[in-house]
Amino acid sequence: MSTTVAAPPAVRLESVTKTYGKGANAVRALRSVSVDIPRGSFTAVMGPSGSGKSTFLHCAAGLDHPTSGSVRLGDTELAGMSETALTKLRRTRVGFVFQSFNLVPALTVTENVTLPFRLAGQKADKEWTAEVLRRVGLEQRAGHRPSELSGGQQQRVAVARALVTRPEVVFGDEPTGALDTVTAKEILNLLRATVDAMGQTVVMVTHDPVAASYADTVLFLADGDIVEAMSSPTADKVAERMTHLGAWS
Ligand SMILES: Nc1ncnc2c1ncn2[C@@H]1O[C@H](COP(=O)(O)OP(=O)(O)OP(=O)(O)O)[C@@H](O)[C@H]1O
Repeated sequence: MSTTVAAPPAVRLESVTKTYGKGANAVRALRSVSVDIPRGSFTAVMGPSGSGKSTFLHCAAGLDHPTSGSVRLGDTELAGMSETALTKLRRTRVGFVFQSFNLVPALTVTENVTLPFRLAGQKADKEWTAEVLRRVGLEQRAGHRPSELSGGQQQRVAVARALVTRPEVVFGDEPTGALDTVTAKEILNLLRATVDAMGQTVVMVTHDPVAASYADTVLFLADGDIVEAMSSPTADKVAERMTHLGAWS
């Protein structure tokens, strides 16, 4: 008789707390957060200002150490890892897309996209790089510099750079925060397509209920706790939940 062992979730947080500062000045940014992020899913993280969204993302992505609890990327426990090991893990196993694109102005699109390989001292796979550029719709722009591209195109470069290492999870910190509505939708459709067509796992912090509606699940944070996981979100349902959390009062 064979037994199948279920694959672990892409990310698992168990009883994660994060406290900034000490004594009377201590701020409990995460209180006791436990959640599984399934592989091949698109998760949005929402909540009022100061509810712990960035802290959650940073702990889940290995950018910051939790005060207590366990964070696993696949089978790998991040808590207690050395800074060097975390840096390597961030370069090879996760991808990031930030609000501010974070491209290197002097480098071409291709050079920006393949930067993670160069930083790791590895050769980029040319065919895969071309394929990723094609998927984000930039195959005609490979030799251009960021200043020659629109904001939406620059964010596509950032998405391509996040995907090129075939990461287990792509983390987005307000990836559409600097874009107009139409361009934001293009980027959200692109992220959605990476989940649907490539089986990518995406976790994105956003303030925008429309952006959150592209996700499979929206996690709502309030005062450092996950207070709801909403599946099949719509912009209206998300906005209503945010209003109940006092986000826009
Ligand atoms: N480095 C820090 N030192 C002290 N307190 C911090 C630090 N970073 C965050 N905090 C506090 O932790 C809490 C959660 O912050 P966090 O940035 O995670 O919230 P957020 O939901 O992302 O907020 P926003 O939507 O405003 O970006 C807040 O009370 C914040 O002031």
